[in-house]
Amino acid sequence: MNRTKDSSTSLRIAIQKSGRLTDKTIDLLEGIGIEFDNYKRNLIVKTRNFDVELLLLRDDDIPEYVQDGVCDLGFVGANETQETGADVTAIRDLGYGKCRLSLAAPKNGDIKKPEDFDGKKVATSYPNLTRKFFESRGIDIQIIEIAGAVEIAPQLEVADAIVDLVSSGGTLKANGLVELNTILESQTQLIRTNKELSPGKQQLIEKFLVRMDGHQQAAKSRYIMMNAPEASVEEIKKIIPSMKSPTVMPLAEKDMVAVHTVIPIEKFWTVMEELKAAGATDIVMLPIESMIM
Ligand SMILES: Nc1ncnc2c1ncn2[C@@H]1O[C@H](COP(=O)(O)OP(=O)(O)OP(=O)(O)O)[C@@H](O)[C@H]1O
Ligand SMILES: O=P(O)(O)OC[C@H]1O[C@H](OP(=O)(O)OP(=O)(O)O)[C@H](O)[C@@H]1O
Ligand SMILES: [Mg+2]
Repeated sequence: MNRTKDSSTSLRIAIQKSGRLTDKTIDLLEGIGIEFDNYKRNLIVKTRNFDVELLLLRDDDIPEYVQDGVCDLGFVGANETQETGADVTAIRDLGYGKCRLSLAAPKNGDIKKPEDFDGKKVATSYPNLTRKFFESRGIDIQIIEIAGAVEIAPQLEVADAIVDLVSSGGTLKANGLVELNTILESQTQLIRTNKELSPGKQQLIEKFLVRMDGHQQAAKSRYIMMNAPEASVEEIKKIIPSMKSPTVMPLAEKDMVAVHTVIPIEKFWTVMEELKAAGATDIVMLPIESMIM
């Protein structure tokens, strides 16, 4: 591992300049209270209230910038990190930009499984992952490297099949292709450099992660409030899988209470019917900005 001492304290974070990851990454940074402007016009953006600057890059370049320590952190798809083979550590999976790198071939052709690729031309923007996949299976292919619109290569007879990113499968279908095998499942990750950082930067990363984790946890949780007869509270407590014991407050109406708690979003709809059956009324669900545990 190539380690150099780093004495600066300002964190530098790489994000995609313009593309599928940009809006969600900007929303995430703004959601953890980092303030900046003009990210559309500048390649380096200073933030106002956190010792961080943002570098706006093409997503393909992010893993290597982080590897080399030009940036300390980066927001990028696992597909790019794996393709470049960069020496970085993925420290968080962020749950957006979900897609997979897959083999696909013409619907009515004779390529149905990886072995059928032997001796064929395969168009892809992911030559390294593609080569590794086929080499490890002893299948001999010719890679045709294409930067974009890979799905049209078979129609143009530039290639027999492709390896490309798939999400809904709509692009494959529109081009008469069928998905065969998945090479890699991908999502956006926060990666960090493996170079040694100054104690100041290390502390900044920890502060940044506390905010990020609070934001991610909050995104998965909802604050719920309901009114209920006091006599139902024990039953309601059993139904609600809350992190801590719920807040129970008396209401103006005799023998009635308000119950407040936090629940995982996916539980809300399943417990709601049970809460109503237990006597809860006026159930309100609210989003949470952040949760620092
Ligand atoms: N269909 C998809 N659904 C979900 N995520 C996707 C999809 N396609 C790509 N991604 C993810 O989004 C990332 C960025 O995709 P985008 O199409 O913006 O890349 P790009 O055209 O290579 O951009 P750049 O100009 O920055 O190089 C991909 O590397 C991948 O991680
Ligand atoms: O399965 P789907 O939901 O149809 O998504 C797959 C498509 O999305 C990506 O391209 P993108 O739209 O980002 O365009 P690009 O290749 O020009 O970057 C990817 O390269 C596929 O072409
Ligand atoms: Mg790119």
